[in-house]
Amino acid sequence: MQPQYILTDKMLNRVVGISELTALLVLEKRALHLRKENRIRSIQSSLAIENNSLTLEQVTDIIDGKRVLGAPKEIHEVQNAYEAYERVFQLNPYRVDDFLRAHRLLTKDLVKRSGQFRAGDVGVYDSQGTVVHVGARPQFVPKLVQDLFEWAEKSTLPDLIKSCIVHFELEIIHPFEDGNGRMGRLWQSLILYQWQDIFEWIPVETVIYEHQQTYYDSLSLSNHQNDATIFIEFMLDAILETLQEYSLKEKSDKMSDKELLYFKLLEKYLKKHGVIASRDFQNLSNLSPSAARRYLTRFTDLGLLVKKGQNRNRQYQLRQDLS
Ligand SMILES: Nc1ncnc2c1ncn2[C@@H]1O[C@H](COP(=O)(O)OP(=O)(O)OP(=O)(O)O)[C@@H](O)[C@H]1O
Repeated sequence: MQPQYILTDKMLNRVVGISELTALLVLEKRALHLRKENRIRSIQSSLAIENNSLTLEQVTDIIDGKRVLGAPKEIHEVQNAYEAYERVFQLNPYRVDDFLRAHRLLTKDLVKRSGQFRAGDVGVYDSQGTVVHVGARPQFVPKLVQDLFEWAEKSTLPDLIKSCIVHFELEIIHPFEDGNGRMGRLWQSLILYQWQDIFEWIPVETVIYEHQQTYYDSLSLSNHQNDATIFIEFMLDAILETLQEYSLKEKSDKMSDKELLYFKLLEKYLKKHGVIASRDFQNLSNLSPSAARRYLTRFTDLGLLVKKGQNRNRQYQLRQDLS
C-alpha cells in the first residue's frame, strides 16, 4: 500500500516547530507532576469526542477510585481508557496483535467484538444522522490494517507525519464496530511516543476536542480527495498547539494571578502586532512606566518574551515557538 499525500511547506514548518519545542521540553525535563493530570485530560477529551459526558473532575474521581454519579457505561469507558493508556505505550505500533489488544483494553465489556475486527459493514454518521463515510468491506479489513502497519514500519517519513497518516488511514478503514476514533487517536500517540517518549504525557486529544468540527471536516475533505494532506496539516497544527499550551501552562504556573492577567493582554496584542515597545505596553495596560518595564522583564526572564533592539528602540516579541 502507498498512502496518498503531498509534503507541503506548512507541514515542514510544523515539523520544525514541533521538533524544536519537543527538544526544549525534553531538555528542561518538564513537569513530571503534571503527568497524571495530562493523562486524565487525554482520556476525558478522547471520550468527550465520542459523546461521553463526564467532566474532568468526574474522570479524575473515577481514576482515583472514588464513587461518581453517572451512567455506568460512561464510567466503564473511563476505567477501560485508563487501563488502555496505562498499558498501550509498551505495545508495538506496527503489530496487528497489539492493535487488537489495545482495542480489547479500551472496549472490554462494552462492545460485542472487543479486541476483534468487525464482521459487518460500518458507517460513520454526522450529527444529523447522515452517513459521511462507509468503512472498508469487512473481509478486507485484516489485510488492509496489516498492509498499513507494514508500510508504516518501513516508511522513512518523519514519525510526526507518519503518525498522522496512520491515524487517517485507520479512520478510512474503520476496522472495528465501535471505538475507531479512540483507537486512531491512541495509535497516533503511540507512534509519537516511539519518536519522543514525552508524548506519553502530552494530551493532543484535548486540542482535537477543542477543534472537533475541524477534525471531522479535515477527515472528510481528505477522505473525499483520497489524499491525507489536509488531515496531516490539521493534526500537525493540533500537536504544535498542544505543545505550546503545555509550555505556557508550565510557565503560567509560576506566575501570580496579576502577572497572568497582564501576560494574556500582552499575548493577545503580540499575536496581532508582532512586537511591542515598553511605552505601548504601558498604554495598553494602564501601568506606570516602571511597572510596565518590570512586567516585561519578568516575562522575558520566564522565557515568554524575547528582546529586540537596544535602549530607546527596544521592543519585545513572543518567543518564536509560542507565537
Ligand atoms: N468523514 C469521515 N471519514 C472517515 N472517518 C471519520 C469521518 N468523520 C469522522 N471520522 C472518524 O470516525 C470516528 C468515529 O468512529 P467510531 O464511532 O467507531 O469511534 P469511537 O471511538 O467509538 O467514537 P469517537 O471517534 O466519536 O470517539 C471519529 O472520531 C473520527 O475519527
